[in-house]
Amino acid sequence: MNILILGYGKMGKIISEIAQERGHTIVGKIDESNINLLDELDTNKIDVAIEFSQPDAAVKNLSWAIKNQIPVVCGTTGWLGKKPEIERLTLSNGSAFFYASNYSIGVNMFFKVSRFLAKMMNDQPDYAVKMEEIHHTEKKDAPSGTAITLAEDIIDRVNRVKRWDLDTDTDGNEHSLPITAKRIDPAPGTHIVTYHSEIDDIEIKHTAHSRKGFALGAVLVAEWIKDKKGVLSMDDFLSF
Ligand SMILES: NC(=O)C1=CN([C@@H]2O[C@H](COP(=O)(O)OP(=O)(O)OC[C@H]3O[C@@H](n4cnc5c(N)ncnc54)[C@H](OP(=O)(O)O)[C@@H]3O)[C@@H](O)[C@H]2O)C=CC1
Ligand SMILES: O=C(O)C1=N[C@H](C(=O)O)C[C@H](O)C1
Repeated sequence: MNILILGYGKMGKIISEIAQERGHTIVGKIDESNINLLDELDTNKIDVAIEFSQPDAAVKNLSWAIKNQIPVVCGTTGWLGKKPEIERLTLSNGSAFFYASNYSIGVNMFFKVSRFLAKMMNDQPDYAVKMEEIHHTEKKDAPSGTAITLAEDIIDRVNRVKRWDLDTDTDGNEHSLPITAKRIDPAPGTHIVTYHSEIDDIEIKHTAHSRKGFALGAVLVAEWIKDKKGVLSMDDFLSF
């Protein structure tokens, strides 16, 4: 399969390595410095694009892929206000777009565990919920996309929790889910959800030991999406 890498930073580099190990060909590595190369590529020879760039670059890159009917797998976080626009563009162009805030299989299991716990906590008003995410200091967005997914899942299931708040002291406000974002090198990504009561704490935690899980997940999705159309997500891809 011929893969175009949109965003050749920490993630783009590991994705390229893993894709090549799995027998794929990288037909281009696009960065801010060589973005003009997009005009020179033979789009008919690209099977899938994988986009891990930065929040202010994602929409332009995704639009380019979608308009050229290249299925695109996106991992960039921090741009989600524009996601409905990208989804409409995908459908009107008959193309394929896949977004996940986290491509690691372990994190997607963690999402399921968190949803299950949240459902039970809806009937346990003595517990207050909070979250912490820890990432490397080069990360541009906060809270992480993964933390936002976890928070939205909790808000959907625990009726008393109405919103999340970043780095603010909302202690005692049962309607708020406070998220603390820490930036400590070299943390690839840690997420902790805590339910606290006077009697006890229940805590679930996922710690990534490297970026390999994110990158492998993105390549596996790229292999899967090649001949698909529409707006797709981990719920379509995963069998658990
Ligand atoms: N969904 C998931 O599972 C994961 C998502 N991520 C997300 O992926 C994104 C990238 O992470 P990471 O690789 O660590 O970040 P990096 O900062 O290491 O890499 C981003 C790259 O994008 C490049 N870039 C900037 N502008 C453009 C542009 N217009 N077109 C193409 N490339 C551009 C940068 O180039 P230059 O250096 O020249 O500015 C840089 O090389 C982040 O949003 C992060 O949150 C990260 C890990 C997992
Ligand atoms: O920027 C990162 O590094 C990561 N970003 C994603 C996020 O924002 O959730 C996924 C992972 O946690 C690493």
